[in-house]
Amino acid sequence: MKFTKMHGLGNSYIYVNLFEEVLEEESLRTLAINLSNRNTGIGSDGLILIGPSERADVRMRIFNLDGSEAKNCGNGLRCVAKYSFEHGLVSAEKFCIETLGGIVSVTVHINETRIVETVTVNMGTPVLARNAIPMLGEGKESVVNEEISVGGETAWITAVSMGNPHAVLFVPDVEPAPVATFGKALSTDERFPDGVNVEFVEVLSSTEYRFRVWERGSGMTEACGTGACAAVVAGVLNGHTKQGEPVCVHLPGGDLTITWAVDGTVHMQGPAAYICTGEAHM
Ligand SMILES: N[C@@H](CCC[C@H](N)C(=O)O)C(=O)O
Repeated sequence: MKFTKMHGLGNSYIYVNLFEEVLEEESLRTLAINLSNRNTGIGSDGLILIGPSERADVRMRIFNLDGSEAKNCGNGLRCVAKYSFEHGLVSAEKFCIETLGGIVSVTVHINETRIVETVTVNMGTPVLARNAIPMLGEGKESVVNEEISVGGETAWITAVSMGNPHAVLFVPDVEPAPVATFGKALSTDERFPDGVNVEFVEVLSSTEYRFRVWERGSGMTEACGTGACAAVVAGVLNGHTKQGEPVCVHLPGGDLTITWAVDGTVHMQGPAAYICTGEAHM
């Protein structure tokens, strides 16, 4: 099976082009686990499939490192956009990608040799209703700065779905934040029936955040595009940023620019890069 390994700010996935390769549906979860293994596989945060779509120009499916399938992946969308444009799967600089969470519109920004340097994704409208996150509980309809205790520790979370679920915690300093302990525990807490991605966010100013993440199904990663979008939506909901104001989010792997536009849609701009191509025997 031919593969391409790509990353968006260090969030790396194995990409398989289903316009050329045929994979069995039943094998996909195991394939994601095996390919992602850093000792016996290629090593990645998961597997992303790029294939034909009946509703958009291409279709993306994403499987986390543990084999679970997610409905959306921001860093993956930028890589799929770069791959699709540079491999001639699409010819326009603006096109649509189908995900399990819906159809998104992407714009590639190219240089004079038609290489994609950055990608802007219109991530659509965030979902804030508690039952749509989904999150259990009797509190208000949307979850904004709500107290939650896990393993004897208390935090205040804002819940946002970008097609996939996120719990955002604002902290005074992101460096010592308990990503691998509290973040990990919250990601599988029973109040989130589908699990949740957990983002720790430090507000440096209304237009600049620092960010660390524990991803559902993949653990601590260098970046999470949907998580950065959720962080800015949560920032607006908590009064840290004005809606319409672009925010530079510093992730461990680099920076993304995120805007929750006044029309309600969230826009993400950032890079995408190749690591290598090869043939997997798994
Ligand atoms: N890294 C991704 C998100 C991948 C899926 C996530 N772990 C989930 O299970 O929802 C991103 O860049 O958005």
